[in-house]
Amino acid sequence: MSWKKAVVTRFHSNMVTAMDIDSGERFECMLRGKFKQQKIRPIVGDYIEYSSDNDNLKVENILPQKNRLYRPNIANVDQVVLVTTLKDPEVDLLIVDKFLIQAEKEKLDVLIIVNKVDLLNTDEEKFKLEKFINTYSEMYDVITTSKFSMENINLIKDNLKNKISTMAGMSGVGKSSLLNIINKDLSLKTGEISDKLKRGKHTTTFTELLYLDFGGFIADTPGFANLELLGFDTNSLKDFFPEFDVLSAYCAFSNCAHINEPDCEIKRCVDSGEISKSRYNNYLHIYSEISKRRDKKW
Ligand SMILES: Nc1nc2c(ncn2[C@@H]2O[C@H](COP(=O)(O)OP(=O)(O)OP(=O)(O)O)[C@@H](O)[C@H]2O)c(=O)[nH]1
Ligand SMILES: [Zn+2]
Repeated sequence: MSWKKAVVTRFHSNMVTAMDIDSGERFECMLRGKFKQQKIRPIVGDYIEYSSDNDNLKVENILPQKNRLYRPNIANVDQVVLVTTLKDPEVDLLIVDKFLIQAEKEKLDVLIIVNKVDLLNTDEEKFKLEKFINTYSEMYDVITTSKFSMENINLIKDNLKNKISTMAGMSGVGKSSLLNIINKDLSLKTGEISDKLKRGKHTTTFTELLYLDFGGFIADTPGFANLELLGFDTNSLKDFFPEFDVLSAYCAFSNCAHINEPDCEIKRCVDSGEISKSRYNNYLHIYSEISKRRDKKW
């Protein structure tokens, strides 16, 4: 009897809820005793192989993970979706950059969604948006949207399609609203999702992968402290600013930290406007935060 492949969408003590990769069928599946003996547990996002003997479904094998996050506890993440806003709330770009360096460290693809663009109406606000897009679209996909104009919703769906995504963003930026818009056609699951979202607001119980009706999964635990902020040191911090990468080859010193060293290409590019001043200032800020730590780790 051949095994079939599924993705784990929810975890219980001795069984998992999973979705068959080919048929899209959802089911509960028992863990074989060997996993308990070996102290191995599949987590959400794990790809498994299962056998079906009549109605008796059993997890037979857990396939190797592409990657693993701990907050939320999820495997095989294809991308993180960072939702941010420039007004109500005006999210500090330092927070955006801290998030991005974590994603870089985990080597995760990032999609940045700038939400609530309906609120940006003055020239100054429009300029701010333009500057944000110019800065970040050099390195990441940036999509603007609003629950009122519904702009780019299909583009967002395209970007989520057939991937395992996890969402992050400060409180109030509209993550839940966006998820509800994206899942609106899922009449069967809307209630389920909003329950989950309500629950997610108050507790950090367990992660569940929500199935998107156009294909793909998204973790149901929006929140900002989604990724670990550990393991950074002053030496490696610069590696997580992708815009420094190629240019730093032109610094006089091969181990240039781009701070006080003479003949630094990065500083030259900041002065000429080729590298964003705000990104560079945030680099300095984070660098000094790490330096002040006794253990020099973040
Ligand atoms: N003007 C405007 N308001 C929006 C938009 N999207 C969401 N909001 C409002 O912003 C507020 C916060 O939205 P939520 O979806 O709860 O935000 P959240 O990111 O899930 O917040 P947390 O659950 O606290 O993490 C609500 O009052 C929404 O109605 C938008 O595109 N434009
Ligand atoms: Zn340099």
